[in-house]
Amino acid sequence: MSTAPGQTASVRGSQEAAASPADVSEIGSGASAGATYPGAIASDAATARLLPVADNRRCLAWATGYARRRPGLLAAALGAMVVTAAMGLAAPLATGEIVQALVERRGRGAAIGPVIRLALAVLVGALAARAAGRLSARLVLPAVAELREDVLAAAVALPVDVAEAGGSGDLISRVCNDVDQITDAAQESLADFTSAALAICAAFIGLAALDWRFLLAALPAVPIQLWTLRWYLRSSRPVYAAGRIAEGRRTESLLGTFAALPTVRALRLGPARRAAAAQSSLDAVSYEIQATRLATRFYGRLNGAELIGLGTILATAAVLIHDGGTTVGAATSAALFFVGLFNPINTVLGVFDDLQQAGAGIARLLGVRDHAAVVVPASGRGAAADTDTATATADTDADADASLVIDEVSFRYGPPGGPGRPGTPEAVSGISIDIAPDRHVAVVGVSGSGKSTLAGLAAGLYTPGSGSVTIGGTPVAGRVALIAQQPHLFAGTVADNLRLAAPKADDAQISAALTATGALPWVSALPQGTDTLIGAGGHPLTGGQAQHLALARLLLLDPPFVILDEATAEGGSDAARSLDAAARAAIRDRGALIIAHRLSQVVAAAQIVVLADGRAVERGTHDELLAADGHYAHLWQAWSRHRT
Ligand SMILES: Nc1ncnc2c1ncn2[C@@H]1O[C@H](COP(=O)(O)OP(=O)(O)OP(=O)(O)O)[C@@H](O)[C@H]1O
Repeated sequence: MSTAPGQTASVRGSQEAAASPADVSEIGSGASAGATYPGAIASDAATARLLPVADNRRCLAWATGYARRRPGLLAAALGAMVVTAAMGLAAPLATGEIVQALVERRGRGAAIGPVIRLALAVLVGALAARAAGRLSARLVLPAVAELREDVLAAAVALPVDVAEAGGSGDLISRVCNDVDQITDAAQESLADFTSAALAICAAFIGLAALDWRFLLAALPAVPIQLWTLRWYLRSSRPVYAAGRIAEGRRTESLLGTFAALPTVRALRLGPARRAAAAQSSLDAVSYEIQATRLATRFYGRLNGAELIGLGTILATAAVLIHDGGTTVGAATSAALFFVGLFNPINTVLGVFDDLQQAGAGIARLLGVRDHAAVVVPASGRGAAADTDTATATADTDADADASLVIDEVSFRYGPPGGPGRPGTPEAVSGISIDIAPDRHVAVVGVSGSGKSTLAGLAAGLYTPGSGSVTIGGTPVAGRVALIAQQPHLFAGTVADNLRLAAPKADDAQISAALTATGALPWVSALPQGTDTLIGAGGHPLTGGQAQHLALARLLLLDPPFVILDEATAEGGSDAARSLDAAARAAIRDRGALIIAHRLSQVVAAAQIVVLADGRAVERGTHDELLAADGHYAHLWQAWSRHRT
């Protein structure tokens, strides 16, 4: 009897659903990775490092807020569904009338009226169903698109350590799997659910209208169905929740391998990575199998409920007909009403599962969006022009004269917002640097002294464990650009890559940026000049050329502050000189924190800060530090010897 309309038993569960009251806890505190805000929950200890998930109330508020903005569309979609459901009653009623006419031997003419009414109802019902589908798609799909764009903007704006708290797999699985699931549910399940729920109401009203005793006879099936649904939701939630997490781990394991292909090949890690991927796949599949088993039992129990309900209706009909309490035609309509309930009930219960999973997806997406609203200041959200890793937006009037202030900043690698992994020493400890606009401060130190970590903190990529990084008193996120050691080039043309920083830049501005950084000669020599495809699968570029483009991109972005993290460390001597000149052009007239291996780059800095073991152990100008004959003087002597 029962089938599973649109039902798949894939495991896509909900972290939110898995959270029991005991393990629901608000995340951290403060305007950092561990910010607390209403509606945020962490699911359990195992997922404590994943991004937060919004609670049910927050999801409901989002959905009702969205629906309120489109009252006309909502009313029209619901109206079309009500008409569809009402027209669904026509077939059982017409069949009952025809049967009754046959029983009473009223002749063929008696069937003409019911047949015409049935044909009209089918036509109107089909038109209404079509309108309901289109209207609900127009209502719901833009909401999903809006949410996906918000989450993407939030993910780009979040500090890297926060966004990747649970590995990039968590974020990717939210933006891809969860969005797919919500889109599927929005396209089909939501409209199916609402139409089926209305059809059920219409059928019960029809049963009551025929004879209240038919309604009573249908009721014994209801508690069994409700109990079955309750059992299924309780049993399936933890399986779905664990399955969703296992899927995230599988994605993480595959992505980790692809991202580190050179290392995997160099160290022959292939078999180990394959084993790890196989294990994570096996985990995910085992949850899918469990979910399939549960779904099979679920539909089996529903079939039992329907058998009992139809049995009681037929028995009631037999008694009523025998006692003259009803006609054969009405009994036929009643039985058909009940049989007609099978599909809508199965649809409601079946797509309930899809909707539950879509709800979990919405909670996960809202979790990222809301988290960014707390962690990232408004200035850093939305506009996410990118250089290489960090983001920057144009200066505001309020910030025009403000310094970039790094105040007593400490950082330890580990879970964001947390105290760091036990036993992990601080990578950066109590460092303060004040960079006025137009001032250039250099940071030097031996390998592992904390320079890159400081660069990430100054750019707002990492969240300080203590202390703060601010411009004009507000967090820096979105206002400082970072040229990282290995600039990323996106698949696209040279011009596409540059326009990421300034989408409206014309050809003249692109050429000017390339000229200023000295990249124009070699870009012009590329097969199609600025239209040459670069990045993955495109024309290969050297590390120095990639840095040239990163510096040109910086010029187009024109941020108030820039962090150069060994941006010109690559390249041979001629290339190095050319990149030094490009870097000087890029930081002219803006505040800069320069992290460089070649000390020739830092001689002209207004201040040089020397790091050792994550602490600032010396600071001053080049001449002052040479005269002090300390760490810097020794670094300088070693570097000068190496250079000659
Ligand atoms: N992702 C990470 N997880 C854990 N520890 C890290 C991580 N990145 C850096 N560290 C540690 O933090 C400390 C500072 O590293 P950092 O890369 O900031 O130094 P650095 O001066 O930039 O070194 P280099 O010049 O070699 O790039 C080192 O002890 C390093 O091992």
